[in-house]
Amino acid sequence: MPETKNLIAYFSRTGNTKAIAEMIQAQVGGDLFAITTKEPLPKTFQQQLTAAQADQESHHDPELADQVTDFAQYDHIYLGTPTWDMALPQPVASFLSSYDFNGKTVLPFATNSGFGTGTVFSQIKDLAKGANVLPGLTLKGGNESDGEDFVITGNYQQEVQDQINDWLNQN
Ligand SMILES: Cc1cc2nc3c(=O)[nH]c(=O)nc-3n(C[C@H](O)[C@H](O)[C@H](O)COP(=O)(O)O)c2cc1C
Repeated sequence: MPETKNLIAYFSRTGNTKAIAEMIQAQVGGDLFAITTKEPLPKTFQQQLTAAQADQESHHDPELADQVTDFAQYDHIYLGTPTWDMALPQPVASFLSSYDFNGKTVLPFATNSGFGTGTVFSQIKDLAKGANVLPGLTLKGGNESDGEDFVITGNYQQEVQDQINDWLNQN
């Protein structure tokens, strides 16, 4: 049987989802891809929240800075995202609209500051047309409004590693 090719794609503003993507890559192998926007993101949390809400409301898909090389080669797409306003950040919607997901297996993972993932996983399911979308992994990330940007360190990093391993074993 040919080897499964993994793409670990993630969107991350303050590094939590990125750290998790790197931990997943260390376990499963494959290529990492950072989803970034052509226009730089607003600097402060409040500016980002206002911009995110406006983009989500108008379903505006921002232009992305880079493209995955030969997306067709990948079988498993691990897709990481923060939760923004209890929903999917629009740059991740742009990513999902950019490629043909038919026949792919998508393994979504999402961070949040403690309020949960809202509609993130159902939106991924809707947008990854033709893909087999497996149950998502939810992890607590940072809380910028409390000045806690990055939290995947120390004991908590080990806890995250255990949750990643459990999820990978189940999928
Ligand atoms: C614009 C914005 C909106 C957010 N909305 C939510 C939310 O609705 N619920 C929640 O639990 N966390 C929310 N968060 C917190 C992020 O999901 C959390 O900090 C996440 O770990 C950030 O990931 P990152 O470090 O990879 O960017 C929001 C953060 C930002 C910047």
